[in-house]
Amino acid sequence: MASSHIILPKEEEEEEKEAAAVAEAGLGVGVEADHDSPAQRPYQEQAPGKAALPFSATCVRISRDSYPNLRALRNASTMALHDDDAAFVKIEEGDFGYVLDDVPHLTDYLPDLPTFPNPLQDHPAYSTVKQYFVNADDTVPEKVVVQKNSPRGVHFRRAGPRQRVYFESEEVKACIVTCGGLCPGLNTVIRELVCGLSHMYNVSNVFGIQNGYKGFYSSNYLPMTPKSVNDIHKRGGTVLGTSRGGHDTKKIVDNIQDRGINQVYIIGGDGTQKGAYEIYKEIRRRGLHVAVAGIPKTIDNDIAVIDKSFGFDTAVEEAQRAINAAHVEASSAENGIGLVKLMGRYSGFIAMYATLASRDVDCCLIPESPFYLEGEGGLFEYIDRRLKENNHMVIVVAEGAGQDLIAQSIPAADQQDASGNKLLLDVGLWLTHKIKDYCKSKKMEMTIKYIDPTYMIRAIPSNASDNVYCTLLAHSAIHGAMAGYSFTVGMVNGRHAYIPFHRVTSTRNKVRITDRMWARLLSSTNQPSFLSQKDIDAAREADKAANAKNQSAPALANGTDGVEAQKPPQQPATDVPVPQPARPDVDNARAPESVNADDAGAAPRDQEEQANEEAETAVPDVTGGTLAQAEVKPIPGTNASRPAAPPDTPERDVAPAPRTEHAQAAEMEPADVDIDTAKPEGCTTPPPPPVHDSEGSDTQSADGRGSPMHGTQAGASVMKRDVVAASKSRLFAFRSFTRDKKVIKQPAGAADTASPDRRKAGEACTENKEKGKERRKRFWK
Ligand SMILES: Nc1ncnc2c1ncn2[C@@H]1O[C@H](COP(=O)(O)OP(=O)(O)O)[C@@H](O)[C@H]1O
Ligand SMILES: O=P(O)(O)OC[C@H]1O[C@](O)(COP(=O)(O)O)[C@@H](O)[C@@H]1O
Repeated sequence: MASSHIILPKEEEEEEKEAAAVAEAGLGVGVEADHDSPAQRPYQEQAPGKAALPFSATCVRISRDSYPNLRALRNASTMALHDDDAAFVKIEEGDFGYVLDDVPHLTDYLPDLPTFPNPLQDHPAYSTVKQYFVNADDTVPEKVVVQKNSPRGVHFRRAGPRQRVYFESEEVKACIVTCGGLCPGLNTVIRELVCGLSHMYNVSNVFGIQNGYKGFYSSNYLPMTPKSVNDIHKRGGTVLGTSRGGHDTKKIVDNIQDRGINQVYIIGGDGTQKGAYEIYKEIRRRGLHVAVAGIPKTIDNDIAVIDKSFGFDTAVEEAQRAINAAHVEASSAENGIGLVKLMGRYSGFIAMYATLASRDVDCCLIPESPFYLEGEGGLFEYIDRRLKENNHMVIVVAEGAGQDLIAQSIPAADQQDASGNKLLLDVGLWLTHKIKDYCKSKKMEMTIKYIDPTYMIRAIPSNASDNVYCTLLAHSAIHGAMAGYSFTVGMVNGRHAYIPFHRVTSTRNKVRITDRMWARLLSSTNQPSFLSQKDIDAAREADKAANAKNQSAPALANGTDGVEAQKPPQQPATDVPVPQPARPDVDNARAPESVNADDAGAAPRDQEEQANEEAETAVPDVTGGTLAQAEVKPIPGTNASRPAAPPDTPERDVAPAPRTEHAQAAEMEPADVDIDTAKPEGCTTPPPPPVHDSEGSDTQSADGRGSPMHGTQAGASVMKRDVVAASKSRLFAFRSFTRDKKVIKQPAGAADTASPDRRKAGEACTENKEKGKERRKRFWK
């Protein structure tokens, strides 16, 4: 029978005994909680008579990954909470008004627990807490509109008070297209779109467009039924066929119009989503009654904003087979080297995760982390060392890694595929030859086996977890389209969200080599960071300059009230991630990479207002039920405005709350809303907030994924120097932070060298902990 052990602080031992006694009586939780025991009541029932926490408090208590947006978090910050609850919540506020939810640590609850330094913290690539969020305003889709003969221009279609679905089942004529490269899960998404439309909305007119965008105007449309797609998820590839190139907006929309299509489901990567946006804009320009739903696909996992793309899990899993083979080959030979090339044109996520998952890999090379071959700290030196130590080694290289190095030795004209993507040179083959030549020059006997499993990985069907993900994405797309919106779907911070097209196409996700995930990788492979002394010296200089600049920088974006947020979207000048130079203070050690201006300047509001907004903006789980939050006028203080969530929907699956002037306008009498005045022409949503840090930065999720919400904007090439600078700054900042933390913890009378601000912060922290302890004691009583 399952049981769990709950550890309580020493001073609570007495009460723990009491609590155990209470638990025995079926009223509370004891030290040994027997989950299977019928005597155990659910958590909510454990403290009968205890007043419910205010809504905002509940909000901040849920996992930090499920915060809908920073403004909500801020509004729910300690200021809005009762003292007791405030002590329970670990929220810190930084210099410029941003709010951080710190990483929970056992010492928060057990202050006397002996702790050991985190081995990663001295790693140059280690950085501390990150906050990753999506603003509610960033998740607003565009409602399908109809042209009305009114002097005031375009209006929302008038919806009846109970109308949640924009399209009637029988009027829907949907089509599905897949574009770009293959990816595990394409067939699953197609299947779930067809079956979902049919089973959930009784839609029977669904067509497949063959061979990508060009199929809109050059092939017949394939009728699709649940029966015809029943088994396709067990196959790799796409039953519809795919292609690159061939996007002709005018021809595509002409065909959509001529054939009376009113829902277009577009599955593809960032190029495809750009194409979807063009189609959407043209549809809107023509005033057509058509919803466009994008479902982002990329095996490389480099699509911006979303947590993860479908097929990525499968790819990482399948890559293990190639790595295992390489390991077997390498370890069975004298001085054996196994070299595996994995996909990743611009981002090394597959290589990084496959390496971390395998533990057999000695070196992982990705596009984001430049490397060099010869000299001290170079790849050859490391190979020498590994072979001496271990007699064999495994190298994983992402296909986009080292392209600049190859270009130096193999001059090749810039070639592009039909979509305009740069064609890459084969880094695996090139590296194999380079390593062979090096060993030959050293008269070293060795064997190298090069494995390129890339297309084998891409062609397999999706695994179980990706199948589920594909299903949720497809259902999410269906609900949004049926409600009349155009958008890209995706999981953001663990929630299914509707994202404006331009958000996912304006930049790419990259592995951040100053993030802890990359630090974990380096510490697991023990490979060099490929940073030279020159780099480090340069970094030191850059560090000094950055600190000086930061000290003279004015406070950022307070009280923006949307002024900053109205700036046009920031287009990154490059895809290269440029980390933010750190300031050597406590807050910086924990600062998010960037903060939305809107969020930073948001004034705290009272709880009722907050709760009302939450009620207004909450929408049901997109995996079930329908979505029409913009059409339903909320009744403050009640749940009446919320469309009923499906019975099995967990709370955390509720989509982030869309709320823009459009959503607000839709809550008014629809006929009175003039879209042209509500929003600039051609703009689907309010422009994204500005990036606060002039150096350029992006946000990053807890799992190490970057978010392009606040796009990068640095030079045109990989700025190794800046990367080093940032790594080192972070390290210094973190050290100074931990040092001060220790000082704060010193007993009275001991030398206190912390700055007054930090000491104050430390005292506040201790005070909060004390309050927390008191609160827990009262709770158990
Ligand atoms: N900027 C763009 N505008 C319109 N269509 C585009 C754009 N970029 C790519 N496409 C189209 O999207 C499709 C897929 O693009 P591609 O880059 O090959 O793959 P992916 O979507 O996987 O990135 C192609 O048909 C291409 O013509
Ligand atoms: O050989 P193809 O079909 O052009 O595909 C190769 C590329 O496809 C990818 O899998 C990415 O595909 P997308 O751009 O379609 O997402 C890359 O990893 C790889 O460089």
